[in-house]
Amino acid sequence: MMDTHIAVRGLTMAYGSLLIQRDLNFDIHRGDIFVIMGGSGCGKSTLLKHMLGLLPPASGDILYSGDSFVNATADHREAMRRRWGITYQSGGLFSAMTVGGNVALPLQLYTDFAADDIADIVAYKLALVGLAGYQEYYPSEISGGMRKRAALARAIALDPEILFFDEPSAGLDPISSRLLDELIVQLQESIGATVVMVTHELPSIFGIATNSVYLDAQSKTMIAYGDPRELRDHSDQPVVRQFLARESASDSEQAAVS
Ligand SMILES: Nc1ncnc2c1ncn2[C@@H]1O[C@H](COP(=O)(O)OP(=O)(O)OP(=O)(O)O)[C@@H](O)[C@H]1O
Repeated sequence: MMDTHIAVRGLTMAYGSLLIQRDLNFDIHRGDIFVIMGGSGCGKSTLLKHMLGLLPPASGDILYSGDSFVNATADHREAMRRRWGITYQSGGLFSAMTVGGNVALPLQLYTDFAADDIADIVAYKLALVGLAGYQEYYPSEISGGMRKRAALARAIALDPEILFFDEPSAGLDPISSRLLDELIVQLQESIGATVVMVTHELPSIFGIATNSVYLDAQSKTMIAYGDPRELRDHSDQPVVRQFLARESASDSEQAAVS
């Protein structure tokens, strides 16, 4: 049950001499929907980029299923990356390609499946995200929420073990963002992936997160780790309770719309 999937160990992150966060230590368990929280500019996206191997740590390591990412060979890193699905804040779809073309891309690049099989997988993945039949549409022809779901279909094309999201609901209205949250939970359950996301959206944090870490900009390290509901009620850090207590407003908004 508490099988560690991702272990962050003594991670210190800096841009040159500018320290962002130091000595981060936490585990993400298999099947978690794990949220990276914290105030603006504390280093949430920077942490995600370190987890994705896009930035080298100043010190420390990130282990995937017990294997060091930092010390891995280039080939081993590539093999680890293949098990990840990533969706970026902007969606990151290629605008000159159809939705179907976008979802097919990782399958064409990384598998030797025949074109017919790829078409079947694309149709299936689009159906999973509620976009059955949208293969021939271009990203500009569908709504923002649909683009996010198409990006998600692309991210799950290769049946990833880990799904990474940077602010998945950024720019969406509350209803679309709730639908996206529900979809993330459904996908997590159906493909059994571990989900790691950066978000400051309290409805998402309380609605779907199973565990979280709070990065503090002031002290430049993590000051809370655990179930966000527990942290809201019991964190010994006032700043964490305050951050999470914004929930009361969101709760009454949610109550009002449901
Ligand atoms: N490439 C870079 N070079 C130098 N400093 C950077 C770079 N990218 C980000 N920073 C700085 O690092 C700090 C952390 O940035 P980051 O984007 O990780 O924060 P964040 O918590 O994701 O912020 P937000 O919630 O506002 O998106 C910020 O002070 C930012 O200005």
